[in-house]
Amino acid sequence: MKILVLNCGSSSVKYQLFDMAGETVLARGLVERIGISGSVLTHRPAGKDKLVREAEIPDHKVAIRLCLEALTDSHYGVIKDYNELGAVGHRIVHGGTFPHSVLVDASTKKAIGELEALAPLHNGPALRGIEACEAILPHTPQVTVFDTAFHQGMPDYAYTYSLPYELCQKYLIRRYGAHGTSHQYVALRAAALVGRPLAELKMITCHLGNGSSITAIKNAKSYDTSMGFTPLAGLTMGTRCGDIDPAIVTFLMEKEGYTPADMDRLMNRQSGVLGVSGVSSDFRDIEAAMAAGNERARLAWDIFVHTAKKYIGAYVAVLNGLDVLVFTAGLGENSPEAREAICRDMDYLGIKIDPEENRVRGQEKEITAPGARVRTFVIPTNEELMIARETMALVQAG
Ligand SMILES: Nc1ncnc2c1ncn2[C@@H]1O[C@H](COP(=O)(O)OP(=O)(O)O)[C@@H](O)[C@H]1O
Ligand SMILES: CC(=O)OP(=O)(O)O
Ligand SMILES: [Mg+2]
Repeated sequence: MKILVLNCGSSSVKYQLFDMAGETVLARGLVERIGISGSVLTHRPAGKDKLVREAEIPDHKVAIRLCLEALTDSHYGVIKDYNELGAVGHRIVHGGTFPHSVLVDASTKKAIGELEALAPLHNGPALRGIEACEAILPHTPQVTVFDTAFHQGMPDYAYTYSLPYELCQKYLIRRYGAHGTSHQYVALRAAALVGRPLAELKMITCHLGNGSSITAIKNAKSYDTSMGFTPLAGLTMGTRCGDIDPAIVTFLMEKEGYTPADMDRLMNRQSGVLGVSGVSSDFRDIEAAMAAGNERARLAWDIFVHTAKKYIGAYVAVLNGLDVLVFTAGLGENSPEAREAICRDMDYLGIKIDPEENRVRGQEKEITAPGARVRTFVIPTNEELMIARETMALVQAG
């Protein structure tokens, strides 16, 4: 069966087309830097040259259309007809209390739509992806796989906010987390590389991309994670503020006359490294600006690194130790500078990386310094493979 997976990230759309017999990849592609200058589609059909279409890609709707067109492109396409697809799997960032993946029907779409307010950069684009596939493939099953599902097993003291209990019950306010499929994938890969069952390892997985989150894993389950009720919480991100004193929200609304929608936009789209640096939401631009001496780009970088260190330290404390540290996603996989800065001066915790091994970009590699107690890895995430497996299982179960 051929399964197409669509992964709508906040700054990107990624897709992979799998032949599930042998889990071979027929084509993979990426639209990146959506909405900022220099956006581009890269389509890589297995065994052929890559196709790159340089275009300003304003939004996820256009990005999804380009991805679907690339699959049937007369020169670089890998299928003649969309009917060759046996199923489509979608990554959904906010699944509320959905504990596992489901087949798409009207009620799933309604639930994802209702959660759009809690993941404004993600659930809307993912719904556009589902609708685009429904339009071209009305009879093909579609499956949604939720970022939140892996975190559903967190202990109550990790997911409960100290607000009035009844109010949290009424509105289902709790920590949901995100990037769960990615955290689980890299954790399983790391356990395989270490040669021990995941259940025996204390692990911290750092998913650092345009959206970033850090997860503590114990007994093969998410024990705590930095994203919260929404993917706005935790680390400083491309355009998201991450953790701030909640009093700042009401303070600014009062001082500036902001509406809830204004505040939501400010914190989700105008903050983070973009807001601090005034340069860009993309860490490649931040690194270049820093190298050119831009002080606000340096400040944005330092805030990001400092916050990441604080989460790692906190999670070592609640795990009572650490066996494995993993870096993944756009920045975590591709920036030796970010990994070096985050791991610097963490030898007290047993974390030390080897500068030579750490040169790696986009490849699976252990980067532990000789003698360090904690084993540190770079592991490219593969949310799409996890989603394809889930999609296949659900479609076969009927
Ligand atoms: N080579 C690189 N060097 C530094 N940072 C990078 C590099 N490639 C990607 N990034 C960072 O990773 C981000 C994309 O991360 P990714 O996880 O793919 O995106 P998304 O959060 O949209 O899923 C970019 O916005 C950029 O900040
Ligand atoms: C949840 C989230 O921020 O996802 P992404 O990093 O793919 O935008
Ligand atoms: Mg992503």
